[in-house]
Amino acid sequence: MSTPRIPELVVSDLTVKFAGITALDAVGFTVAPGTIHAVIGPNGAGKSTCFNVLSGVYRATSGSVRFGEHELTKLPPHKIAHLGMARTFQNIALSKLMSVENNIMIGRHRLTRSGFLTAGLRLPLNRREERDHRARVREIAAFVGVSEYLAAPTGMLPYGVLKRIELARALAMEPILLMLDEPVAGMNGGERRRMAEVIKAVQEDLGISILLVEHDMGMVMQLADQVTVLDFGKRIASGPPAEVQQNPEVIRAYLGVSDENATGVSMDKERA
Ligand SMILES: Nc1ncnc2c1ncn2[C@@H]1O[C@H](COP(=O)(O)OP(=O)(O)OP(=O)(O)O)[C@@H](O)[C@H]1O
Repeated sequence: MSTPRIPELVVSDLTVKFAGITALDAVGFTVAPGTIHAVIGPNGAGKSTCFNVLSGVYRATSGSVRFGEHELTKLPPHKIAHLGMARTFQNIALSKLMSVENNIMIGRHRLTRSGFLTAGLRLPLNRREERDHRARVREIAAFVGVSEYLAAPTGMLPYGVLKRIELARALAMEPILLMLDEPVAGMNGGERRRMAEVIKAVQEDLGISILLVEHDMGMVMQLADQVTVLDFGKRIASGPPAEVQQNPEVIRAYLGVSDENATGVSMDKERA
């Protein structure tokens, strides 16, 4: 597969205020093309807010998010998706009644000429177009390891499989930047390992950029090229995972203890 041209994602001075709360305070980081960049931090640090601004769901109070030549902070979610940014959600957002194949097909919608969801007239061109899209859906299903479930109603499937179907639907948009919101939350060990393998394969085989919000530090250490750490809306550290994990301020943020008493840190802890 040829690697598409991937722009940098540059977040600068991003501030988001809700009534009385500064959820993000002048945060900046850059996702380099083809890398996995993790945003981590204790509960309430501002990770979801950041994700929601980047995907156009929340408006920034100030600051900028540039994806190549495009400024994203004024764009609605569908325009951001059209630039090749796809996201998954913390909670499963699939239709339980639809088959797995049709759930993944929804990701193709922005790429269809006829808009198959609304097309009433089934002309030969539409049928051919649909056949091509379904072939690509099957390839993507194989890539994330859900081929055997394609015809199954989605509601019956185990949680780990559902999370991979969500990833497949995001990949079906042929993104150049994939945003994953806690992709292994609530999974058991086996499911986590499987998801980590798929995420690594996305980076290696598709060459696209990945922005990851994640609590599981094992996962972040294993996958991320760069990590940005948020605490109470501020960026407190950034760098390669091994470096960030030893940063005294990061240890303090996660454990609430002085760095003399802390050696390394398990960052899946919630703020007390
Ligand atoms: N829509 C909103 N309205 C008001 N306050 C909000 C809203 N969304 C988030 N906040 C507040 O902004 C702060 C950051 O929340 P956010 O959900 O971004 O943190 P988080 O790091 O994603 O936390 P978690 O790990 O628990 O998901 C919190 O104080 C939260 O209560």
